[in-house]
Amino acid sequence: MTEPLSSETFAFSVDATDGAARTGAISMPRGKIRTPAFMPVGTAATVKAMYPEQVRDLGADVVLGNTYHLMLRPGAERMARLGGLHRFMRWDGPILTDSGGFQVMSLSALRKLDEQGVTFRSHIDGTAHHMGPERSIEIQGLLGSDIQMQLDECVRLPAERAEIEKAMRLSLRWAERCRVAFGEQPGKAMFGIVQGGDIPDLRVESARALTDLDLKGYAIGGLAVGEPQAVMLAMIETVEPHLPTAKPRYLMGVGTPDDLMQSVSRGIDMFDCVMPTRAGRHGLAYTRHGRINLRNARHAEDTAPLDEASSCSAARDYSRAYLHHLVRSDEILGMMLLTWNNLAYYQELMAGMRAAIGAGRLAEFIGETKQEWARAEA
Ligand SMILES: CNc1nc2c(CCNC[C@]34C[C@H]5C[C@H](C[C@H](C5)C3)C4)c3nc(N)[nH]c(=O)c3cc2[nH]1
Repeated sequence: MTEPLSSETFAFSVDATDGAARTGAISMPRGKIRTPAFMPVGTAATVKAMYPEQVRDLGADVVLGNTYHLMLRPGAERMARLGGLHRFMRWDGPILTDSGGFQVMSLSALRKLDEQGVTFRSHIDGTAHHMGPERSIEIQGLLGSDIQMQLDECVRLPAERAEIEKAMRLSLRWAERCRVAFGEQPGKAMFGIVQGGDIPDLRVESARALTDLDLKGYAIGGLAVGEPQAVMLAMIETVEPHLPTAKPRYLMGVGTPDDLMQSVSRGIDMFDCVMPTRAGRHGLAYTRHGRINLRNARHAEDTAPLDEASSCSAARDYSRAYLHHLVRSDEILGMMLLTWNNLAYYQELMAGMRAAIGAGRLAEFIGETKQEWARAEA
């Protein structure tokens, strides 16, 4: 792989396809994002339990920042005075930020949502806040975000058609307001977010209306909110034909390794999920042999590492007995090693899919990967 070259503008190239799957890269001033890409989550300006150098070394090209948390602490204007999120957290690659709406609706107390935006009380100090589409884009700009998300309304499933339709249309109006607020920022991008719940005609209407706005990229939102995987995959299949092939597709909040493989097969290019980092902090390891719970007593005297063939030291150089001891003792190093292992595994999986798509053998790669998991589970 030649050193990723940066570029003055935001450019997405598809280098190979395999069915609906694509592999390529997004070129931005701060670097290249190889796709399909998994984006580690940096909640409060940190990928929890990781040094930024480690995150880079394990193959992540882009991380997620967190508008909701950072606007409350340390504050968007203060972050700008401190030189922006890249300098603050020492991450010099691209950063993608969500718009904050999803979080307000899931985290803060006393919140309401209307045409003008979301009104809520901070879960940190109870102060009242209001954020509309324009302010969300302004905050993401103050943070220094390279890929900014529109403010939207994500409805949890199951839900009535009327509620899903209302939220989808509001999100479309907010997409237009965000596009105006974002303006022209060469080298940066604002993505729209397709809504519409589990209702195909609403999904298609949302995708088409957003495509008409000619945005730099398109997220599929309103999924991974409690629906079965089959429903999530059906909605991807419904939306995909109505999104431009030359623009990146980002499936928000997804997912498990199987979710990633199934979604890449259906044309998704970018993912974010707290799963690998959160699971790592709870003693769960994702490996080529499947998922392993290191709390389980069966590991107490197992001198084998998680994966002797891994390029990651956390997977190759530490015994399961030691990891079991660290997890049982609630030792910080346990969280560090398992987070490191999990993010490395996710990046390994994405690199494997990128290569498989390039070789036209994604289906075989998925079959081999699932066979490995099954063998260990047995
Ligand atoms: C899990 N399922 C799911 N997530 C979703 C998210 C958040 C994506 N992750 C960003 C986020 C969210 C939290 C946790 C970390 C850091 C920061 C705060 C940004 C990732 C979503 N975000 C928006 N704007 N809209 C959605 O429809 C949506 C649907 C989701 N379905």
